[in-house]
Amino acid sequence: EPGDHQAYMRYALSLARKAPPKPTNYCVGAVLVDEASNRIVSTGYTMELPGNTHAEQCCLAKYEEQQDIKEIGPTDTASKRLVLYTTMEPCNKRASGNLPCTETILKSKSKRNGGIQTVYVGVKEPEKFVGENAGRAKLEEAGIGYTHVLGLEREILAVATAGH
Ligand SMILES: Nc1nc(=O)c(N)c(NC[C@H](O)[C@H](O)[C@H](O)COP(=O)(O)O)[nH]1
Ligand SMILES: [Zn+2]
Repeated sequence: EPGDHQAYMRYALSLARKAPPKPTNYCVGAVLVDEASNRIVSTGYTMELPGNTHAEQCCLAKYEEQQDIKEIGPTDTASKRLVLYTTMEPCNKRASGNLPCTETILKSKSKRNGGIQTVYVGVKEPEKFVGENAGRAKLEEAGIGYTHVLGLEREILAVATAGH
């Protein structure tokens, strides 16, 4: 339901506002949702975790940490359908040389619950740092959906480029 997508993307944007503006990256927010239960299972924003970290990277690292800690109980057997909302599309190349989030998302396919099924993005990455972001094709080739959630582009870019 488009309304839900916008609501989750708007929440991701509220997280992006917490990122410390920097001239060398974008301020992004990410929300991991279990579509089977319509619950938020993790969140992240740029630089939330120590180091030069991306929103999606933080969101997924926190989720993995949570999964490793949680006792495997009856609730864990319920099948999840994980989807990732991110205000800017996952990076496919980073000027720092760090692991791109597209790779991290692809690796999630081999994890419990079959990893991330769909990525919902607010905007494509501008070509300022690394040229055109070609991550969409890689995600779709791996069977991961890529859906652009319309309507928040102007606000998302204003927050993303706050440090520029
Ligand atoms: N989707 C996304 N989430 C983020 O949290 C973030 N900061 C970017 N930014 C993409 C941009 O291409 C990289 O920030 C630069 O290429 C510099 O790379 P580093 O961030 O220093 O590794 N993109
Ligand atoms: Zn990234």
